Amino acid sequence: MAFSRIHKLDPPSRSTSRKAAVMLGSLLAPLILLHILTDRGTLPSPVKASSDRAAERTKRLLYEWTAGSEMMSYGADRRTSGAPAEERARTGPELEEESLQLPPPDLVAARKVSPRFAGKVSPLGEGSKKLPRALIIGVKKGGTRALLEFLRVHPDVRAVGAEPHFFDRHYTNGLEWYRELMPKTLEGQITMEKTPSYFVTREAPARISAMSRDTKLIVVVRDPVTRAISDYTQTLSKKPDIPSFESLTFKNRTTGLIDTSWSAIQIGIYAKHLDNWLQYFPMDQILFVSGERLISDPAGELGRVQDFLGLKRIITDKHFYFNQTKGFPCLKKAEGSSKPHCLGKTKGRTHPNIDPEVVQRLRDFYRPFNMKFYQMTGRFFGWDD
Ligand SMILES: Nc1ncnc2c1ncn2[C@@H]1O[C@H](COP(=O)(O)OS(=O)(=O)O)[C@@H](OP(=O)(O)O)[C@H]1O
Repeated sequence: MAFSRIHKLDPPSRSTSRKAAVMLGSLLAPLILLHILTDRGTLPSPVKASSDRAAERTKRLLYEWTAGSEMMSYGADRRTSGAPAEERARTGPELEEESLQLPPPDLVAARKVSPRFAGKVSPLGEGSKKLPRALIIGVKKGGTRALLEFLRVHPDVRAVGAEPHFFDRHYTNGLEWYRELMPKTLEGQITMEKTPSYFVTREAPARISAMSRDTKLIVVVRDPVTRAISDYTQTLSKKPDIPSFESLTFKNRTTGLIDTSWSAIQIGIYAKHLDNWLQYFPMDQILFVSGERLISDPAGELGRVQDFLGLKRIITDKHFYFNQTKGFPCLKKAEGSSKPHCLGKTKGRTHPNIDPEVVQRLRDFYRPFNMKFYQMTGRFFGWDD
């Protein structure tokens, strides 16, 4: 080995080695101390035992995280393991966004979290973890992942990559647990997360308001009929044996009675869900992003979102290109990378062909709810043309 040969030929004197060791030690000591103080959080503290427990719980939950949105019935979780096949198909899978890379729990515990998961990490781990000031609360299959990925390009946005599901599934873990999941932010940076099931969780508005009444809320909405088909397509990809979309849509196909208890249908009654949020938040604290325009004009929608969040308009047309193979806009450079980035294969799935009569029946069903929604939001989304 070249290195050992040099040693043999020209061994350093003992005093030279000692001097070098002392110099190296004095250089490394402050860095190690800084690392301990800023990154590991091992300062003696009376709350250490409980924060250790919280870290343990975080570790465990990261394993359990589905990183996706569950098909939750409004106000009631209808998932039952012993439910018949059709019922399980209706309530949908526990897991989603399976392509999202979660770091192994030991890395999370050591805070060596990949930049993709934790957002922009400064080399010295400066900043502190804060509760989110803005949330993408829905809707499932609306384009929430695309919006978050695009927003993360902004230097003043730091976001959790996975879906924390705090305000629906893990609320009893407490706000400290939630805060611990957040990436560190510097002064002026906004902490964000996205969990699309919040929009249809009855308790979420009160819980979020209890965290902070000033929380900014973003909802990506999409034509409820296409959204329902997208939702069904996702379930089908995991459970190919489920009944057809057409049969799940109706309580009674002959009478044409729609099954509004099927979460794929129910999530799309946006006006009804929004009503619940308006009991706790004023309209000007909620931004509605068009899922359709997020695809046809991502920079335009991102402009509105940046304004809403009080951010400088940094994300512009220059950040996107249309990927013909994917059929969607992609980022020229992903956050923390110099490479182009499209969303994974679970985004932009091919939908099955649905009987046009059933589609029309659903259009008729949603029309009055859509009209109400346009009226409430003051924005015409054009789903009923
Ligand atoms: N840029 C880009 N690339 C890929 N996909 C895009 C993009 N913008 C929006 N979309 C649409 O996002 C749909 C998935 O929505 P969500 O990310 O909200 O889904 S989830 O609820 O988190 O599972 C997904 O739905 P499907 O097409 O049905 O798969 C896409 O249509």
